[in-house]
Amino acid sequence: MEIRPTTDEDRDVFVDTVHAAFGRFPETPTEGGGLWWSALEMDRCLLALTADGRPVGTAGAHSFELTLPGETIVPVPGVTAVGVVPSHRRRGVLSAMMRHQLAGSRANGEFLSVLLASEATIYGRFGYGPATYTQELTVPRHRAALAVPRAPGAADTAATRADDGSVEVLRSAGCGEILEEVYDRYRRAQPGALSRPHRWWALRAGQPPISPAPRYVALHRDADGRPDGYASYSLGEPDTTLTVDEIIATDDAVFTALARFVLDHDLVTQVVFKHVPPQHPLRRQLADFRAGKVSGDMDWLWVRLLDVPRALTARGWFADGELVLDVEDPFLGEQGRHLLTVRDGKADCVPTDREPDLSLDVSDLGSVYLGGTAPSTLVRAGHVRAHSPDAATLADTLFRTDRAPHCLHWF
Ligand SMILES: CC(=O)SCCNC(=O)CCNC(=O)[C@H](O)C(C)(C)COP(=O)(O)OP(=O)(O)OC[C@H]1O[C@@H](n2cnc3c(N)ncnc32)[C@H](O)[C@@H]1OP(=O)(O)O
Repeated sequence: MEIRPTTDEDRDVFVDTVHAAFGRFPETPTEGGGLWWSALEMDRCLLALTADGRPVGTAGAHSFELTLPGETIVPVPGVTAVGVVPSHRRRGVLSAMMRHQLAGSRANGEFLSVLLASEATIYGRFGYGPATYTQELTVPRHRAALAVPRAPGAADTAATRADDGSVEVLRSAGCGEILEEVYDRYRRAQPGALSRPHRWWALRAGQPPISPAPRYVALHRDADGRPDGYASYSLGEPDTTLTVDEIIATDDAVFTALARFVLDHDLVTQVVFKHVPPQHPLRRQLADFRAGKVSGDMDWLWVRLLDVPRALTARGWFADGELVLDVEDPFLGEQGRHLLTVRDGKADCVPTDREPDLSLDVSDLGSVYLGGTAPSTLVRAGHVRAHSPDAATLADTLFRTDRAPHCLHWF
C-alpha cells in the first residue's frame, strides 16, 4: 500500500475514488456537485494505492481558520473527502491515511485538526472528539408569535431592542459578495466557526447560499444601511414549508429581526431553521415555548489536538485557576502530563510531575476544548477520570467560555 499526496492531475481519479467509497455516482455540475470538488486543495489531498497502482482510499483537507474562545483565530485543516472503496475496508487503509495526514498537519505547524464525521463511530480512535453541536428547529406558523421581552429596560439591550434596521429580499445568485463579507464578520466573533475562503464563494462551491441552488436571501441592514446579517431560505419543500439554511447575524437583535421576518412570511405553514445553536434564545423568545420543536440535534465540528500546550495556550480563558491534565493519545502513541495555569484570560501550560486532577483521552480534550462540552459530563459518562471530588467542578469552571461554540459551515 502506498500513500501519496496528489496534484491537480489527480483530481478526476481522486473524485472518482471518493464517489466509489460513498457508493455514489458523480453529481451533475448543474446540481453544484461538480463545483464543490473544484474547491479541493489537491496539494492537501492523499490517495492510497494498491501495490499495482489502483486507487482505493482518499483523504483531503481544506485550509480553514477556526475561531477559538476569546476570538483568537487559528489555521486548521478541515479534513474532508475521506473514503476507502468497499473492497478494501477494514484492512487499515484509513488508519494509514490518518497517520500520514496528522503528521503532515504537524509539519505545517497546525496544532488542531477539525472535521465533520459521516458516522460518529469512526474518528474517536484517531483522537477527534465532538466539540460543537447544532439543532434544527421547526416552528408552525400559527404558533410563531414572538413574546414581548419581559425584563425591565429590555427595550434598550442589544439583544431585544426594537429593530432600527431594514430587511431587503434578494437572490443568492446576485449578492454573494455581501454574504461573504457578513459571514466573515460573524465567524470572527463566533467561537467554533470556520472561515469560508473567498475561493469557495467565487467558485460557488459549497452548500446554499454558497452553491448555485436558487435561494432567497433576507438581507438585514443596520440603521446606517450597512449589511449586518442575512437569512438564506427556500420555500415549498415540502409544500408550504419555509426552510432556513442559515441565519448569519452579527448580534442577537439582528438574529431576532431575521427570525421575525421568516416567521411572518405569508403562504407558509411552518418554518424550519436548519442550524440553531443549542443554547440559542430563539425558543425562549416564542410566546408559546412549545411552539419551537427540536426536529434535529447533532454533533457538528469534531476537534483533534495535535499539540496540547499550544492548543491550550492559544484559546482565551474566562476564569483563573490551575489544573493538571494527564492526556493519553493512543493513536499517536503519546502521553503527557500538563500543568494548566490560567491568569487574567491567558493560560500557561507546562510539563509537570504533579498528581493529575483529570486523566483523559486526547479525543475527550477535543470535546471540551471549545467549551461546548462540560468536562463533568464526560466524567459522569465514565470517559474522563477525576482524581478528586472537586476536580470536575474546577475543570468545568476553567473550560467554560463566554459564548457557546457553534459551527454551521459544511465541508
Ligand atoms: C471527514 C469525512 O470525510 S467523513 C467520511 C468518512 N467516509 C465514509 O463514511 C465513506 C464510507 N466508509 C468508508 O469509506 C470506510 O469504511 C472508512 C473510511 C470509514 C473506514 O476505512 P477503513 O480503511 O475500513 O478503516 P480502517 O481499516 O483503517 O479501520 C480502523 C479501525 O476503525 C474501525 N472502523 C472503520 N470504519 C468504521 C465505521 N464506519 N464504524 C465503526 N468502526 C469503524 C475499524 O473496525 C478499525 O478498528 P480496529 O482498529 O479496532 O480493527
